Amino acid sequence: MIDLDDVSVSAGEVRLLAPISASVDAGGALIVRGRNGAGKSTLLRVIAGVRAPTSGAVRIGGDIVTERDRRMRRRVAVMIGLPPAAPDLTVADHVLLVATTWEEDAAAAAALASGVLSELGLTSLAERYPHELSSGQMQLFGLALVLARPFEVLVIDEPEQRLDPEHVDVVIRVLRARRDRGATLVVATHDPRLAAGLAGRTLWLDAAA
Ligand SMILES: Nc1ncnc2c1ncn2[C@@H]1O[C@H](COP(=O)(O)OP(=O)(O)OP(=O)(O)O)[C@@H](O)[C@H]1O
Repeated sequence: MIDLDDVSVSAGEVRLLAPISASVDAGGALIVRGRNGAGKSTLLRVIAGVRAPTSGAVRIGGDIVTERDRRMRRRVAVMIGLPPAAPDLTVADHVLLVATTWEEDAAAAAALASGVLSELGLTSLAERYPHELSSGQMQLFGLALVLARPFEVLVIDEPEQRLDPEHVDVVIRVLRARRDRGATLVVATHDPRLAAGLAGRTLWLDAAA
């Protein structure tokens, strides 16, 4: 499903990601581990198509990844950092906006949006504005946005950030559920519990420089 063929990233003389090859089958999970600065976020950006590799290639379902291709965008959902939020839209408005962008049937979009909010325990916060959320709640909000759209591949950088242990469990459950439905996961994490909970294949990165 995802093939990384000798992928590396440099910026001038600086090496952000040392050459790496790996593959993950459809419905599998690739857990990206490594110390600060090892290149995890860089690798995820390359898999997401938002950064071109300096060498090598990333293929998803045999196709070279490019973010400009809408068919590819539909297949790959990405959360690297928190998404921007519109100050005048509520949590529910945001999630519904994403769902209706991709889902033509309004009732199906509404059901998807409310289902995602419920799964992440955000229903009681649905009418809040983004600035009225705590940092952990913002993290869950960001996850809700990425889950409220279709994907075959879900790329998430450190989903455990800002979350207490109970909410890390919620995230493990939610991501496992997506995998059970056939999605392929690529997750960078520093949390051994999250890594174990996703039960995927671990790719350890060494610091590039
Ligand atoms: N634009 C850039 N120019 C030069 N070096 C960069 C740039 N962006 C990142 N780096 C460097 O590339 C390396 C990899 O960074 P990256 O963010 O991918 O690491 P990471 O494994 O995700 O780290 P962390 O665990 O801290 O999130 C780091 O040494 C970083 O300083």
